[in-house]
Amino acid sequence: MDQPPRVVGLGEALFDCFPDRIVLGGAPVNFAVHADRLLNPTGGSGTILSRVGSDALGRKLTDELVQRGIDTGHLQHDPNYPTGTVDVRLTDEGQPDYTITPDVAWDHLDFDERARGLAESCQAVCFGTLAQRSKPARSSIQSFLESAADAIRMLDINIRRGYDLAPLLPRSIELATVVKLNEHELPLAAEILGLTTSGQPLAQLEALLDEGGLDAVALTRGSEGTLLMTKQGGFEGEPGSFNPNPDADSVGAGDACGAGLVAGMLLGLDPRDIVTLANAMGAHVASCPGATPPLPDRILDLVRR
Ligand SMILES: Nc1ncnc2c1ncn2[C@@H]1O[C@H](COP(=O)(O)OP(=O)(O)OP(=O)(O)O)[C@@H](O)[C@H]1O
Ligand SMILES: O=C(O)C(=O)C[C@H](O)[C@H](O)CO
Repeated sequence: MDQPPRVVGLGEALFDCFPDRIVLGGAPVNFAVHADRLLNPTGGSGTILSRVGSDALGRKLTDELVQRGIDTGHLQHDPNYPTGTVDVRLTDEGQPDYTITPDVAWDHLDFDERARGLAESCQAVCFGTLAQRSKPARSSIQSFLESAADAIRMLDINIRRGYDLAPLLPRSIELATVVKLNEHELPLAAEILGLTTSGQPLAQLEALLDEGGLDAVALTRGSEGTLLMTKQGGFEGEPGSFNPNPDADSVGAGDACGAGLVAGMLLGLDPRDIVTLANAMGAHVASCPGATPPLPDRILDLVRR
């Protein structure tokens, strides 16, 4: 690595609103915070390119990023639209169900000169499909990815309700070098993309890797851990240790896992160690309340070696 890596979470910055509390969120924010923590020991950093309103929640969101040591220089302020919010309900199985407020500040993300500079200088970016639901942000996100030609570009599909994935997915995959998805998203993606497979998950992953022209595809499987499919074959690492706090929720486990994948790739870990790091990150966040709990030394030791 020639220079300390700079990693970008691109898309929605918002607050997760639980019945009794509001928590910093948005998959790209969670990703950037965790990537920052993992890369700090090697001089690297995570930042967020998003847009908040000129309102109290926007100021709170900025303050919370500052408290976590995240560069807010690429957080845009919209004069007309409010800061994003999401109502989070936990199902009886403890799985989060998200209701996402429409037409908020991050739907109006602008690809300005500052954003172009970030795209041209970053080493990795993580983006999803939700933030591409409206035309202004979709156009900005796609322009960013076109300008980040040399970066690892991880698409974390993160299907949510309220927008149509089908028209977004093919272009998002073309712009990605790595795709991360879960077991529910894989068959849907295979169908939308018309992948030629037998319908078995492994065959679907291989077809996505080949037909998508990707460097890697990561399948997240909750307590079963992550499977990383590359041109060299499939890799599983050590399982993450899962000792849940009584107030734990799995919000952000996938985002933390994605940060582990990208940090591991940038640090040049071998594929099994990349998956071990990703599993440790996902399991840690799934065992804590909130999406960006501090990381324990046993995880930081995986990147300090
Ligand atoms: N209960 C658990 N026990 C052990 N590891 C877990 C557990 N839950 C999550 N993990 C780890 O975290 C990773 C990501 O979790 P999960 O599969 O729930 O994410 P996801 O569906 O991608 O989430 P999101 O919708 O937030 O992106 C898993 O692949 C696994 O490594
Ligand atoms: O950003 C998303 O995909 C969301 O659904 C926001 C969530 O509330 C959560 O913070 C992401 O894991």
